[in-house]
Amino acid sequence: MQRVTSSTVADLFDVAGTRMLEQAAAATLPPHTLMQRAGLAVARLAMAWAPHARAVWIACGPGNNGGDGLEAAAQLQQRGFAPVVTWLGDADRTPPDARASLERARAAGVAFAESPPATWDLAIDALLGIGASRAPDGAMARWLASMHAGAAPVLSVDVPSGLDADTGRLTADPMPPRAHATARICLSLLTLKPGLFTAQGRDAAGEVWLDDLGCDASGAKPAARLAGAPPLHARLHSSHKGSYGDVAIIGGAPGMAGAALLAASAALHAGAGRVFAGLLDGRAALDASQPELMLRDPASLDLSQMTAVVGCGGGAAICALLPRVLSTARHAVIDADALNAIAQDAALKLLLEARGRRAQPTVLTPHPLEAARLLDTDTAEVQADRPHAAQRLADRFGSTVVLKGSGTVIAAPGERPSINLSGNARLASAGTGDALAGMVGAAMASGLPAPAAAREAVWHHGHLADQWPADLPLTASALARGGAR
Ligand SMILES: NC(=O)C1=CN([C@@H]2O[C@H](COP(=O)(O)OP(=O)(O)OC[C@H]3O[C@@H](n4cnc5c(N)ncnc54)[C@H](OP(=O)(O)O)[C@@H]3O)[C@@H](O)[C@H]2O)[C@@H](O)CC1
Ligand SMILES: Nc1ncnc2c1ncn2[C@@H]1O[C@H](COP(=O)(O)OP(=O)(O)O)[C@@H](O)[C@H]1O
Ligand SMILES: [K+]
Repeated sequence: MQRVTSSTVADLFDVAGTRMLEQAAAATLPPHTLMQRAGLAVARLAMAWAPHARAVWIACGPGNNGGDGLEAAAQLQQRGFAPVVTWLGDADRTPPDARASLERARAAGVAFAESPPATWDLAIDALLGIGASRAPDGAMARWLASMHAGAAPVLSVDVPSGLDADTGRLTADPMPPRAHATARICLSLLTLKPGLFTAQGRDAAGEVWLDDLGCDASGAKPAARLAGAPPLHARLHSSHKGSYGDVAIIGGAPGMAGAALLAASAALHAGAGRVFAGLLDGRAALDASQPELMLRDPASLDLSQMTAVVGCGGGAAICALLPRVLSTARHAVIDADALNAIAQDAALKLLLEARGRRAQPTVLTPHPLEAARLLDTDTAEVQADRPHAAQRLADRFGSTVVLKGSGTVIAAPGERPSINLSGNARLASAGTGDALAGMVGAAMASGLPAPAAAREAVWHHGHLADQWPADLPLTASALARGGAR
């Protein structure tokens, strides 16, 4: 059993891939072995996580997820706990594995009840797993609501019931936030699923653990992956500023120079060799506290050997500069208003596609609304399947795509998408995206391929937020300055 952290490197399997693995594993094992292992793993995690829990409520659904809960109930009962099971199954329609576990729970003397106990110290959600086919309703919906509204911790078996395991979309009502992040825990069985880590999945699941049930997934085809912590890059003694590349920040229209300066500061602190600020606001002055930045007229910059970070605070004026950036920049990071300009302009879309065909490294860094505009859809559709939306954008424009938000997805043509687990909602403040664009620019300028540059910068950006002292406000300018590594 393994706890998943922001540093964990792991493959993620969708429901179809998990089912194939389950069938392959079950074919080599005596009947009911997987469910016994699953139930034992749930019981062990429950005992380790809530060792003092006296009243344990296990809510079991009609399928094999419920079977895991029944098996866990039998195991807990045998270890001196006294769980109360509420089971929504119908004896005639229960799948064979779950029926065997039902018999074991009964034989162990587990108490069954029609409705939840009056109070509980730990709730185990074994209502729905990867077989969820619609939004919970009736008793199931009521039990889920009271489980998540209660003060006691919740352990979800395999996936939180009501969460789409492939996408992280909640089909149940949004779960209320919890005072403590550790008050929700999820034991994913056999495989890790993408939906646990993006969209609403992170809030619903809480801390995620994996038990592979003794099965080897190495031959199977994952749907996505957790890229985990990037490698450390040592700097050679013989290197010089030219080794780490030039970054040109192009943006900062009148009234929005701050966004471009945030990106410039972030690129500098993330290790770029030289950073040029090409501000669209000709009257804007550089911050005297950052004399390393070089102010330039954007039209004067020769981008052919540079990494251009374009769009931060760009306003409508960025439109006129985009044809030259898209045609000439050696590497490009396209953010904010530059993305919006491209979304509205067929000629710019063609230029971006042409960059992709020429294999000129490009990273797009949309938040969900910007991604929706580029895909000609709405935010809800993007958020309903973030890995798929990021992959569509990557394939459409031949670019690496960073789809921002909780569980940032990084996609590139011909690669499996990866999901980043560093970062938290303290990043939800103006300008943190500009800082990220600058960090991606620095990583590309150092010579990393676009997908690796995107993954590494996104991880470091989030990691800074995770390490941020609780009593210090997280501002974008401080985040940008903390980008040194
Ligand atoms: N077999 C094994 O040994 C192993 C199995 N494992 C475990 O099995 C889980 C998958 O089991 P599963 O395929 O039975 O699906 P599961 O998630 O229980 O749901 C299907 C049932 O729920 C019902 N249902 C669906 N939606 C509903 C709704 N909204 N409201 C009400 N009912 C709803 C659906 O009914 P139907 O749609 O057919 O009407 C059906 O009866 C997996 O997540 C893991 O925990 C692992 O431990 C590995 C070992
Ligand atoms: N709830 C959250 N959890 C994790 N990361 C978040 C969250 N909210 C925002 N972020 C991160 O903060 C940054 C915000 O970027 P963006 O939306 O472009 O904001 P801005 O335009 O103000 O800079 C992105 O890197 C995003 O992934
Ligand atoms: K569940």
